[in-house]
Amino acid sequence: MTISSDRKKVLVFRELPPDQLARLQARHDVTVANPRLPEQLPAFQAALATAEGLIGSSYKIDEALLAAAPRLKVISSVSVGVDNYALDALAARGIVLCHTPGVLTETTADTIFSLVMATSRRLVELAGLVREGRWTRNIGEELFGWDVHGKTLGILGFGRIGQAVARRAALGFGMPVLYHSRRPVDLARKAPELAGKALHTPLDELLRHADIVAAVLPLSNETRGLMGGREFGLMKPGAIFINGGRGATVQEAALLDALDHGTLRAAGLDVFATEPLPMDSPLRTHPKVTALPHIGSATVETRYAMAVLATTNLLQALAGERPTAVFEMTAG
Ligand SMILES: NC(=O)c1ccc[n+]([C@@H]2O[C@H](COP(=O)([O-])OP(=O)(O)OC[C@H]3O[C@@H](n4cnc5c(N)ncnc54)[C@H](O)[C@@H]3O)[C@@H](O)[C@H]2O)c1
Ligand SMILES: O=C(O)[C@H](O)CO
Repeated sequence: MTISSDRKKVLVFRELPPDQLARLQARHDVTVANPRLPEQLPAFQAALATAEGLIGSSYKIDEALLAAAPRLKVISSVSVGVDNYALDALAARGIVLCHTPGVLTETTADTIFSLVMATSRRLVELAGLVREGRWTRNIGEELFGWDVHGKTLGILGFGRIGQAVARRAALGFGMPVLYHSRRPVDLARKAPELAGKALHTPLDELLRHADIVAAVLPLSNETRGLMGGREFGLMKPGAIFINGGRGATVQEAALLDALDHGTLRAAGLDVFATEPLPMDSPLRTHPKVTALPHIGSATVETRYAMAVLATTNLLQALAGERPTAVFEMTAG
């Protein structure tokens, strides 16, 4: 990467905390334009023509958009997931892609475990009973929940977040953990606290044995639609499905079918194939679904930490240094 140290054109395509924006403005010529707002789209498109650095998230940066940015050297995503970026086109042009791994791991694992608790213990449904003035006598068996402690948790995607979910489950709730990932993790060396408590398991076997299945997979050509009718059909009768990775790793029609006509007890979803979730999606109001508006990392502390890391990554790349968190195109 050869980028000299003079002022560069930077395009910020999502709001940054004021102090992080000021860090960028002190070193570079910054345009802030949110392409999701129709009134700011022309400014975004105009700035693309000269931008050397982009920073933002939750917007598709496809090949056509990259073609309109001929001077682009680096994209700094305020996210760990990189499915919004045309990776092949970036690699072909030698454009550096940075992201925010690690700083959101524990918060996202908290969110995923919240969905495990909420679905098993029917928290949202039963809180609604109180809020709506329908708690008029002790609840009966038809509204009882399902224990979480001691249940077997199957985790799809056993990277940073998957392992953080496993720690909560195995160490906090006494849950045996099965995990599915591309390859087994050397737990004795990388996560000794989980050694003997989390077992690498082929996908079908995991689905047959887990009481609760939690997906934390990145979206790629390999994982798109990974959970379909066959996979939901393999799940244990009465099992729960959680998705905290990416929506499109699940075939939503198959999930609905498993909830309506299969034996799935409930689903807890933070991510959807289309976001925001369309008003006509049956998942929005389904009685067995706890749906969240993609809040895995959405705490004050963590969103700030993500913005700081993304800003640092961009400043480093524009100064010709190796950024703290580069997404390795060949990594898996
Ligand atoms: N809900 C949210 O707000 C939120 C927040 C952060 C991250 N995420 C999502 O979670 C994903 C994981 O984040 P991470 O930091 O744990 O990433 P990571 O790279 O540390 O872990 C990814 C894991 O998925 C596995 N994997 C990849 N492809 C696979 C395949 N085809 N089959 C089986 N396993 C496969 C990898 O082996 C690895 O274990 C992100 O890519 C992002 O999409 C969502
Ligand atoms: O990938 C991520 O970082 C989260 O989904 C937030 O966008």
